[in-house]
Amino acid sequence: MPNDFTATSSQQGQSAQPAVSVHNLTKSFGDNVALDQVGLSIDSGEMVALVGASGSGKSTLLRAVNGLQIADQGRVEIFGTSLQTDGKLHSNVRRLRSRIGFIFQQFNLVNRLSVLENVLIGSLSEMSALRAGLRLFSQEEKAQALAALERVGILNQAYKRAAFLSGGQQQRVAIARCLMQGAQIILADEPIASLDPESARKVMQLLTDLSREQGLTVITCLHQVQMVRHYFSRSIALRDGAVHFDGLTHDLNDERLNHIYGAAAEELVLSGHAEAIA
Ligand SMILES: Nc1ncnc2c1ncn2[C@@H]1O[C@H](COP(=O)(O)OP(=O)(O)OP(=O)(O)O)[C@@H](O)[C@H]1O
Repeated sequence: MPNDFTATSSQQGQSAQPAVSVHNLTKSFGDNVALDQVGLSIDSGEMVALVGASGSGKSTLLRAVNGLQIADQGRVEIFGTSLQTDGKLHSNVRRLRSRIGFIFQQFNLVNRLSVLENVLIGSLSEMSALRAGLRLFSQEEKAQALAALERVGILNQAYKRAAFLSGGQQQRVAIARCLMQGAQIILADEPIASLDPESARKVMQLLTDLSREQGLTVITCLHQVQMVRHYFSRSIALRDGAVHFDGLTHDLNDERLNHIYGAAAEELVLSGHAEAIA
């Protein structure tokens, strides 16, 4: 299993292909165009913020990248292999998905299970249905899950029920589950929206460290512009489903933000956990 949590990207066998490339991706819900000919390429090990006003298509794009959302047209490739093309998932979608972890705003843990069991679930795609049903995990798998918990800094919580952890701790369990899965790409949809400023900072710092140490590719939807400016050198902004900006976050100045967010821009720049990173 590839779960040495200190491995470099080359040790993980990542290819020279972009981690994620999206070509001409279009998705409508009825008359509502959620994605409008989106194109982008994200290299292995890059950490990219996906920004834009509510309804601009960020979640739809993230979900399309791992095939949870099937687009109408266009193509998504993971490390150079097609995951979906023109409204059809490729037959290798499960294999490609195993390389992609997904983190949600509300953590998506199983509250009645222990923290350790929640992390072990990350290895389920490699287990038989019977073993999954009986929750029979090997000693090696348990050791890997404990190592993942140690890496995210909550080893001492391993045997608590997930429901008893704070929001920041729960989000770190979700990240540990991605590590257990052997994910090389993490898609994070508003991962800090439910957290207090200090927990938000710790989660963002953890994702940054993992990206640097292990060559993890991290694509994160965020509304907190201060956080975007602090943690991400590259930002991609969507407006009405189309890529409106793709470049250095440094160049995402207030004028551009005004254009991307409209009336909400000033509020976004001034708020959003600024106190935690000042
Ligand atoms: N399952 C769906 N059925 C119908 N419309 C949808 C569905 N999913 C998304 N949409 C619409 O597609 C557009 C893009 O939605 P999406 O959730 O991707 O935006 P977003 O940028 O992630 O917004 P937010 O920041 O509020 O999460 C919106 O107009 C939304 O209403």
